[in-house]
Amino acid sequence: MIKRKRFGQHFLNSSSIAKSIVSEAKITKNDTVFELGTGLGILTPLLCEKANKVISMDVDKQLIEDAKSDFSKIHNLILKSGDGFKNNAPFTIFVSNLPYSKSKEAIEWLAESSFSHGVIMVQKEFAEKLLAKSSKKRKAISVIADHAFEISILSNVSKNNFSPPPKVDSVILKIVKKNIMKKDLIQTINKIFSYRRKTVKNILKQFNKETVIDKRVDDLSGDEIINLANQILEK
Ligand SMILES: C[S@@+](CC[C@H](N)C(=O)[O-])C[C@H]1O[C@@H](n2cnc3c(N)ncnc32)[C@H](O)[C@@H]1O
Repeated sequence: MIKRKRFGQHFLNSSSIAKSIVSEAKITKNDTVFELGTGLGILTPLLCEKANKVISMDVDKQLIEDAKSDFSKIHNLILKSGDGFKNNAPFTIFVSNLPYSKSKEAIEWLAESSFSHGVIMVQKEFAEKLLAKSSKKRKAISVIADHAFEISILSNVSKNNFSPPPKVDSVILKIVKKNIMKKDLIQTINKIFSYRRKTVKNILKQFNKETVIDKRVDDLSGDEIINLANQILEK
């Protein structure tokens, strides 16, 4: 039970939803798919049917042992136990029913990674945060996600499609890579949001830089925040 909570283990139990996730991922025989969170493997064999190669990782060793025995006849599947955010094998498509507590980490890791597109399942509230347009609701992760990806909502998924059911409903998103971001840019955007009540002038002062711009972070567009972060990072 502790493992379930810590690792966000709510397993999808709907094969029709699994099929639609795989179909929306538009996988071809030229693709290497990275699946973060093998779980009980509801998506894994479907991904293998479409892809050239699938790398599927789960932090829970036992789940990987079980998958190795269940899928021993699948030859284009590499199963690895460990932290998926430490994967450095290249991939073209990312597919994951994300462990909810790791959603922000996942988006930041994906923003740094090079790949074509992905399909991810996240908590509804997190999806709203990613897609937030109003400056009040916008967070650092909204700006990071908007800079790194084109994001679209594919469908809503009720919590009853998982075992055990989580407390909240989920959303399936398609993410198409726009920009690869450097770690220091991501860190600086997070830092800017920790000063969101300050003016740009005062934020830049913290980094020994100057400007005449008197706006607050909430009054800046996403692009202006990226420019501000780049200005802070300029040597
Ligand atoms: C929401 S479940 C989804 C499992 C499966 N793909 C499904 O759709 O039913 C998330 C899975 O991610 C795994 N997980 C959690 N943190 C992880 C990490 N850092 N790296 C790899 N897998 C992780 C959990 O053990 C769990 O199996």
